[in-house]
Amino acid sequence: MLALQHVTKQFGNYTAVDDLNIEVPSHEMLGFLGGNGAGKTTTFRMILGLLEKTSGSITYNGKPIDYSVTDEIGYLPEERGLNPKLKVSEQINYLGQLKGMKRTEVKRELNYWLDRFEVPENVDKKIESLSKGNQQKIQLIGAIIHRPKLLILDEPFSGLDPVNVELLKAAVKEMNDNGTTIVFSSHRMEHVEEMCDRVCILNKGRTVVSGNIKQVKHDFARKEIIIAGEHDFSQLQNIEGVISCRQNRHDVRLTIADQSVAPLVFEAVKQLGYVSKFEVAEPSLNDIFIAKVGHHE
Ligand SMILES: Nc1ncnc2c1ncn2[C@@H]1O[C@H](COP(=O)(O)OP(=O)(O)OP(=O)(O)O)[C@@H](O)[C@H]1O
Repeated sequence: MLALQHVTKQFGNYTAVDDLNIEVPSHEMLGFLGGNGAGKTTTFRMILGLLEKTSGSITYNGKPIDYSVTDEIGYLPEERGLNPKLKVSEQINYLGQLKGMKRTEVKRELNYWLDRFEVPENVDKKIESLSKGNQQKIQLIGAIIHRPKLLILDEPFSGLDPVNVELLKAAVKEMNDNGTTIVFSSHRMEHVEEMCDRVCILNKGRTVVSGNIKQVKHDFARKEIIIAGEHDFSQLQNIEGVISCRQNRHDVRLTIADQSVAPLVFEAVKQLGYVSKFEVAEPSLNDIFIAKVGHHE
C-alpha cells in the first residue's frame, strides 16, 4: 500500500500541494487528475524522494520510501530523460543495471517489450533517430524493465497516436494484472475511467475528489439523462433541477441536479410522444471534473 497523509509542499509562500491524503492498496491502479499546475508532478517527486515534502508522511508498505525500496519502484518522469546519443539497448541496459539487473535479464525483458510495442527493429538504433512516440515507448520500457512492484507514470500516454496509446495502455494494464501497484497522471479522463480502480482529482494543490471510481460516481449527486427521439427536447431545460441540455447529433443529454429530477423529465418526455431511448446514467469523470474544477483545459 502506498499512503500519503497530510502531505504539503510549499515553494516559498506558494502552496503547491495542500494537505493531500491518498491511499493506493497493493495491486490497484490510481488515476491522478488535475489541471495544469495542480500539483501532480510535485506529488510524484515527493513520493520518490526527489523533492523534500514540507510536512506530512509518505509510506510504502508501512515504511518511509528510502533507498532500500527504490529497486521496487519504476518511474516515468514528465520530463523524459533519455540520452539521445545512446543506442536503445545501451540506454535500457544502463537503467536496468541501476536497478540491479544482470545484462542477460535486461536483454530478455527488452526484447519482450520491444516486441510488445511492435518496434523490435529499434534495439540497435540511437535514441535520437527515433520518433517522439517511439522514444516514449523506450522511456516506458526503462521504467518497467525491472518489473517494479510500484509504478509511477507521469502523463504516460501524452503525445501518442491512438494506436500507440492502446499499445502502452495494454502494457500498463498487463503490469497491473500481474500485481504492480500503479499511479498515473493524465489529462485524459477516459483513460482513467477505463483503467483505474481509484481516482484523485487535484485542483490548485487540494483534493476535490478522491476514492473508488464507482463510488465517486455514485456519490456525485448529478446524473445524466440520455434521450433519443424525433422531437424538439429544448423545453426540457426549463424543468427545475435540469442543469444543462446538450443536443448531440444522435441524442440529447441532460445534466440533472439529482436522481429525483429524473421522473419529472420522464413525465415531460412522455407528453412529447415516442422516444427510442431514455436512460439515466452515472456522470462521466469528465462531468465530475468540470463540476469540481470548473473547467477542463
Ligand atoms: N521547483 C519549483 N519551484 C517553484 N514552484 C514550483 C516548482 N515546481 C513546481 N512549482 C509550482 O507548483 C505548482 C504545481 O506544479 P506541478 O508541476 O506539480 O503541476 P502538475 O499538476 O504536474 O501540472 P501539469 O499538468 O501542467 O504538468 C505549479 O504552480 C508550479 O509552478
